[in-house]
Amino acid sequence: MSLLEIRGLWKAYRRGGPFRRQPPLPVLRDATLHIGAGECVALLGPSGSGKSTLGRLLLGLETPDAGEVLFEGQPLLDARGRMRAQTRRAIQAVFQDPYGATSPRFNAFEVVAEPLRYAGLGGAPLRARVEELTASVGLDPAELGRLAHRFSGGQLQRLCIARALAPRPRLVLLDEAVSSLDLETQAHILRLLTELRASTRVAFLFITHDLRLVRGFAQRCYVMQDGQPVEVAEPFGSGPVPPALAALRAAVLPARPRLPLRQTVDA
Ligand SMILES: Nc1ncnc2c1ncn2[C@@H]1O[C@H](COP(=O)(O)OP(=O)(O)OP(=O)(O)O)[C@@H](O)[C@H]1O
Repeated sequence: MSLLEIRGLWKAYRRGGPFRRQPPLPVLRDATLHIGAGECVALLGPSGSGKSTLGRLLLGLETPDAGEVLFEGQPLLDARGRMRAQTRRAIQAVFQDPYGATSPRFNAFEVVAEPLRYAGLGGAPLRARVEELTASVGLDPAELGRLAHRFSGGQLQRLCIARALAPRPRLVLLDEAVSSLDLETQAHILRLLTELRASTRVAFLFITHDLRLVRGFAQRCYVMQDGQPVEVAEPFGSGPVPPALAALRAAVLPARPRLPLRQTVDA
């Protein structure tokens, strides 16, 4: 049994303004995908291809028009469209903008403690768990008193990862979670996530438009093509790939430009 299984999901959005009389915009068309326990699966696709829509459906933030999402073999939402508390804890998310995802009034301790307080933890056990989580993402627990928004983007994203791991989830959705960070910080965070996956057996769904980030990080890869995640066995191989992946490949800048920079500028 897969940890998460998506079967035949359809989702369309009503258009606004002068286009509201037109039929709804189909974003997901019969989308199917599965993630095993402890697996790291990438979902690639260009902007607007429906990656985040799929992510919101997995988090129960939206409901599909048709199809089903199963988590540990059970429907994600009950008949009234609500998620069980246990499932809510088991699926966490980290988004692109750590500043938008945290309150400017919170210090680092409060950011990480938030989900633990909801779960009823307090006092010394709460502090001990927050310190343990903070250390696990490579930050010094002595810094927990600092205001969250005084941290750098990379440090704050580490705190968001610690917060996501706090309820001991089985699956973490990483929606462009490293896309806004500089290259070195991206590499550090991807290494950290790989270590955390090995130590906690958590699964990741890694949503990104950046093909380079997937190599060496994800074990399996899907690419959004015409509203469907299409599994690609060898995204970096020389065999045929879906057009959406070919376009993402073509958009990756070469590591070594053919012309020296000066010559390019002069031209
Ligand atoms: N709530 C909404 N109402 C109307 N249209 C929406 C809504 N959410 C998303 N869309 C549209 O659905 C399409 C897919 O959006 P989505 O955010 O899922 O794409 P994406 O692949 O995650 O893109 P990006 O990488 O730019 O975030 C887009 O055309 C978007 O404008």
